[in-house]
Amino acid sequence: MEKIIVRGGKRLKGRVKVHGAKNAVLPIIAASILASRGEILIREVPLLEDVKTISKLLNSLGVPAELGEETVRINAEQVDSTEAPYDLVRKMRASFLVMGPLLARKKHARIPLPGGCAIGSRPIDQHLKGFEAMGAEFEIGQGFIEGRVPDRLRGARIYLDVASVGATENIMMAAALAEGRTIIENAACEPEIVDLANFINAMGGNVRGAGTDTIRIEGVDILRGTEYSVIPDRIEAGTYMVAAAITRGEVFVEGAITDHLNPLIAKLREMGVHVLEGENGVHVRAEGSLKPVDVKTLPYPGFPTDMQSQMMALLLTADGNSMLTETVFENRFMHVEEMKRMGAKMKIDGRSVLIEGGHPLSGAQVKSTDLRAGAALVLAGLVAEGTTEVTELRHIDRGYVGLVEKMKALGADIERVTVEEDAEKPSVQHSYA
Ligand SMILES: CC(=O)N[C@H]1[C@@H](OP(=O)(O)OP(=O)(O)OC[C@H]2O[C@@H](n3ccc(=O)[nH]c3=O)[C@H](O)[C@@H]2O)O[C@H](CO)[C@@H](O)[C@@H]1O
Ligand SMILES: C=C(OP(=O)(O)O)C(=O)O
Repeated sequence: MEKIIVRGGKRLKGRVKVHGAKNAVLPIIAASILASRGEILIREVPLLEDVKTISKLLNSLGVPAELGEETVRINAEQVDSTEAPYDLVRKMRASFLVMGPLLARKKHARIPLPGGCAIGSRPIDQHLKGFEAMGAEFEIGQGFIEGRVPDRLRGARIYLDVASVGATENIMMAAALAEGRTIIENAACEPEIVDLANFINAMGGNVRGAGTDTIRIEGVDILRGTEYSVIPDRIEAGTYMVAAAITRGEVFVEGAITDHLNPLIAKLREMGVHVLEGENGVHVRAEGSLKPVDVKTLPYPGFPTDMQSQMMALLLTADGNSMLTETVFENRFMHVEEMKRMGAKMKIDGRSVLIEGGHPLSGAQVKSTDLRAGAALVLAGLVAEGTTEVTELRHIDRGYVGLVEKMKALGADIERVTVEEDAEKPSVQHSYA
């Protein structure tokens, strides 16, 4: 079993560089299936477990996707299979993003139903509604969803009932090769949607309006290989910004695009954290007591749900009570019980948590319940008295490259160890680049 061991009490100081965005690179790799001519080279690729999974998924479709040092090289001139293996899809919900590209390119896809996960039921009805409006037909059985396009996908006007990131991406990818114009209304506006649109356009597509709630896509007959660099990960950046604030430290987060981080920056400033927006990153400094604030997660440009648990850890160190409300996912408070094991005083009331700040945290054995929860427990461990041991690291590995190494370089007392289930002493194992 692997664990992250953190001994709290160090003030983080220094500079940390952000990797490419997980939530941008996953749809971009899926969209590569659309390019029937030439090769694709994607740069600034974070070598995360999720990236390995989606690359394997492409390989299983007969599309070579070769990982290099922060790159992926993909050749989708041939797509041999339209069936996604269960073993890969169950690891990662973003696997469902191959549905749109396969329907557009091959008029058929058979994908295991992604199912629920630790943060909620996560339905796919909005994806399907969009594909159906474009002429696809679906059958569900034996845990699979099978889509067929009798002729060619046709452009359509699609209003999303919820501004779903995945549905917007999936429909955008399908529409890129459809006949005619597709208009997505109430589209998600996340920076990762803009990055995907830019990538589709770099392949020769015609997507306009990404980043607003109305996206127009003129379908084209063919998309071609290209070179493309992925945007920096705003959630990884935010996690290190919180690491600086929670330890009352001083950190320059290199590569962070501050425009993508406005809601977090606003909340940190409201708490009394000094945030200085620079050209190539953001400088964060905190000292002494911080004010409590209320936070509500919302689709972009609101406060990101993927920063909710990290913010919760920070609010535990504020001087007074804060209210944190989760509106994006129905069940994203699994980390609350783990944090309580560390002495956190919190009370869940429906979709909100009342956080009593200012009580000292103490080290404990805790487990990651999803990837951001895992990061949040590490953050809590940085300020807890004594030693915190975080397990279930597979979650953290889905979304953070070198979390331990980066924190250590900033001065944290942290290590990743492998322990035999019944061994008395852990042996230190250096992980991940
Ligand atoms: C790989 C990736 O990019 N993951 C991100 C993406 O997930 P993902 O794309 O799965 O998230 P969505 O934006 O689709 O989900 C938002 C809400 O919409 C609901 N919904 C979604 C689709 C649908 O067909 N029907 C429906 O009701 C979901 O249950 C959820 O309550 O956006 C989330 C919200 O910012 C982030 O937390 C995830 O990190
Ligand atoms: C919830 C997340 O990712 P996913 O949608 O891939 O589960 C996340 O990145 O925090």
